[in-house]
Amino acid sequence: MICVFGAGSIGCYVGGRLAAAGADVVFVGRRRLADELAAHGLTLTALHGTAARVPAPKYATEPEAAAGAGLVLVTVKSAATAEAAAALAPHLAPGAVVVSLQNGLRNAAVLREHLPEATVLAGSVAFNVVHTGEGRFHQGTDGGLAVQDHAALDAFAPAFAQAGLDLVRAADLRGVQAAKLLLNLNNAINALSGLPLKTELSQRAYRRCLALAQREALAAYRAAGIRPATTAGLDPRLLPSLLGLPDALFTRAAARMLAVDPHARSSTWEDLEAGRVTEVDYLNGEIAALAAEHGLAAPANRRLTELVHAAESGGRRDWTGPELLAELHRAR
Ligand SMILES: NC(=O)C1=CN([C@@H]2O[C@H](COP(=O)(O)OP(=O)(O)OC[C@H]3O[C@@H](n4cnc5c(N)ncnc54)[C@H](OP(=O)(O)O)[C@@H]3O)[C@@H](O)[C@H]2O)C=CC1
Ligand SMILES: CC(C)(CO)C(=O)C(=O)O
Repeated sequence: MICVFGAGSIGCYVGGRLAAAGADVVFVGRRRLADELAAHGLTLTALHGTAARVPAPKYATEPEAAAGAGLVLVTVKSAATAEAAAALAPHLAPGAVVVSLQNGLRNAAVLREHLPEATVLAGSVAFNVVHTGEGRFHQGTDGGLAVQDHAALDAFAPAFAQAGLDLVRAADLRGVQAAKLLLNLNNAINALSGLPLKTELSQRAYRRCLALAQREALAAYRAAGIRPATTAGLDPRLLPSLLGLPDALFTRAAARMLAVDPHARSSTWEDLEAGRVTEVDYLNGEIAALAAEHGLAAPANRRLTELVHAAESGGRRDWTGPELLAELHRAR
């Protein structure tokens, strides 16, 4: 059995694809989603046509439902990881494999601390998922899953293959996570813009905000000895220059980055929209902290973190690109 612990957007989508392909999947999450899925089932769609349906998903609200799972996919937001691990600990089967499918750099370490008996592996989800109501979850960008390689994954790899989920088993997941975090630095910018990802990334001023944040991250990574992995054939060190290109050139040079569903938004936008606390402390805030640890400044990431916290309490979410860029320059 596979358990998805903290089944929201990513958990329902990944677990739903596995269940639709025949895997025995139990979801653990909140009452509101349990009720929604009991009424509507799960419907999964994707940018390039994949569609799947799970009419009666097994969705529980108590952590006991994880008992007996050989594989647990943890998909809570970063701030909820420690609490989720503590809830899971008494029910985890001996020898279970726990995979963090979360953004950020530290979630697997938090899980390991609370689940010392389990095989805990870091993972990363490259694609975007938006919950559109009535049990529907839509994958709005291409991409697959990456997990730190371990022999214990052999037993579960066929279920992912069966579901058509691309599962890359990487020797160095820290590099993959660091590269993903470079992209997640855009989550804050996207949320503060109030625009869909495609519209926001099509505007140079927003991209220049992201380039500022990424340059700070790359400097912090260098100081910390972290080497972000090459993604889709692109050396991550080239990203800031690519983002700074004028719109017409960027559209041609970075077509893959704009291959996004026109309605897709970042998970940080989703959090603000739902009135939830965001993960910004684990994304832009992580870079500001890493930079500080190494005696570097990261004013753009620090300011983006502050602006998202302000937005959590009702602050602005309609920054134009030039306004946001000027604000980040002022912070330097
Ligand atoms: N959405 C996306 O497109 C992407 C997200 N990610 C990453 O994946 C991770 C999950 O994101 P996402 O799916 O969007 O998050 P969601 O908020 O949609 O889903 C997490 C769910 O877990 C629930 N939850 C929290 N704590 C517990 C608990 N102890 N027991 C049971 N349920 C719990 C939450 O409920 P409540 O809100 O009530 O606490 C929520 O429903 C994050 O790290 C995110 O950054 C990565 C790639 C893309
Ligand atoms: C896929 C991506 C980068 C989309 O913004 C994401 O990880 C998120 O929304 O959290």
